[in-house]
Amino acid sequence: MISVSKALSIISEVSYTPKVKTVPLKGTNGLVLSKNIDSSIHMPPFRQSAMDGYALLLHDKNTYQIIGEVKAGDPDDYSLLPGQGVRIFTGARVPNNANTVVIQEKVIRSEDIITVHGEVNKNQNIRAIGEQIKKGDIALAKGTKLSPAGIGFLSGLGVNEVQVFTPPSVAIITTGNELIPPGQKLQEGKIYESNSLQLQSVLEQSKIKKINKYIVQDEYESTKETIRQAIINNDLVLISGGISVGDYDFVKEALSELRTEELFYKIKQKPGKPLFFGRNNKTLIFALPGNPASSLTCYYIYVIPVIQKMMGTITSLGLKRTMKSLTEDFVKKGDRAQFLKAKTSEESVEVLEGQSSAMLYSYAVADALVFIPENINQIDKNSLVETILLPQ
Ligand SMILES: Nc1nc2c(c(=O)[nH]1)N[C@H]1C(S)=C(S)[C@@H](COP(=O)(O)OP(=O)(O)OC[C@H]3O[C@@H](n4cnc5c(N)ncnc54)[C@H](O)[C@@H]3O)O[C@H]1N2
Ligand code: MOO
Repeated sequence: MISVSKALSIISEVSYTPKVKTVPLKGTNGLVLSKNIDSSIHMPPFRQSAMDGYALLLHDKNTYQIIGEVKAGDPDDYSLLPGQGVRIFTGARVPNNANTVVIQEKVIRSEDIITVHGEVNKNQNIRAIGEQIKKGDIALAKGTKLSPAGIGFLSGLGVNEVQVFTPPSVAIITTGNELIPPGQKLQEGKIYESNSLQLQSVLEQSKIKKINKYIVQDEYESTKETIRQAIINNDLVLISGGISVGDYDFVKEALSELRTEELFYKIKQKPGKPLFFGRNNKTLIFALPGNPASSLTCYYIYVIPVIQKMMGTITSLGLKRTMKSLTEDFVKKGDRAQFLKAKTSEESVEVLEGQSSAMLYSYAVADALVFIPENINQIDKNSLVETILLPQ
């Protein structure tokens, strides 16, 4: 059994070459650029008025003659003489030889003559050509994770497709004779299957769209064949259940027989002790413990950094961690490190009731996991604890 920190360091060292693809910009929120994007234009492409008012060619008086009008989108240029100006609106092209824009609130107009009140400075309220970015400069660099603002920025530069690291295709294999799909009548000895939809939901949160689901009974040959197929057809395989030591837990044996390289098996942690991580050719494989809270916690702590890597993220792998003060004393039983379902407020964090690996009722309202290292058994109220923030 290895420590949490050893498992995380194995995860951070695993190598993977993400695939790249050119895709429409639409739908790329959360994806990572696999190559620099250079701007093909100056932005702004022309001198833009930042306000509604008057574009003027300054002279030594405060009265100006208005000789025309430029609206946003108009291509027109006016050649102004000193003391002349045009009516102008936000976003419109400032005439080439205008050297200031005065907001209309500072102006009194009478017919085509305006009188300007207050100080007027050269180049005020004019956005210079290329002041945001110049043609040929890098707009967004390789490795940037696209956000709504990033997508907006690129759209504004006329970009409509980008090269990104493609999200992996992921298999979810659910094992267990006791499982029946929600919607059917519950029979004696059975439970409703919940891990696959839970895993699908967190995968979707991680921007994974290609999800292939497989179901197997606790039977060796079909477990092995299903895992074989999943490995062939997916970049990442998540297996739920059957990874412990019972007579009907066949996942470990099947993985070995399929010549899967074991990167680790069993971590000194609660929940999620019998977590397996390995590689078979190019496919990475997690066998997640079947207990619903164990499988989800293992996803948050170990699968997320691997998925981030598979999607091209290089640094800051894993969920955000912060320190918060504990609302109550906490006593840890046993010598495994623990990830506790918790709820945060501004400064503090409350460890929730119902920490069993089989229970989800508290997880359903949790927004964080509190990490208690293996060598710590008691933490006093108000002490700072490492708090892992769950994706919302
Ligand atoms: N003798 C030992 N027994 C167990 C050990 C051990 O060290 N020695 N470890 C325990 C720990 S810790 C865990 S965690 C579990 C993990 O077992 P498996 O990964 O083999 O999972 P299963 O036995 O298949 O299932 C465990 C539990 O979860 C329920 N389950 C499974 N799949 C689903 C699903 N898709 N949806 C909802 N619920 C599911 C299943 O019915 C069981 O109740 O092993 C302990 N045993
Ligand atoms: O690791 Mo198990 O998840 O403690 O129940």
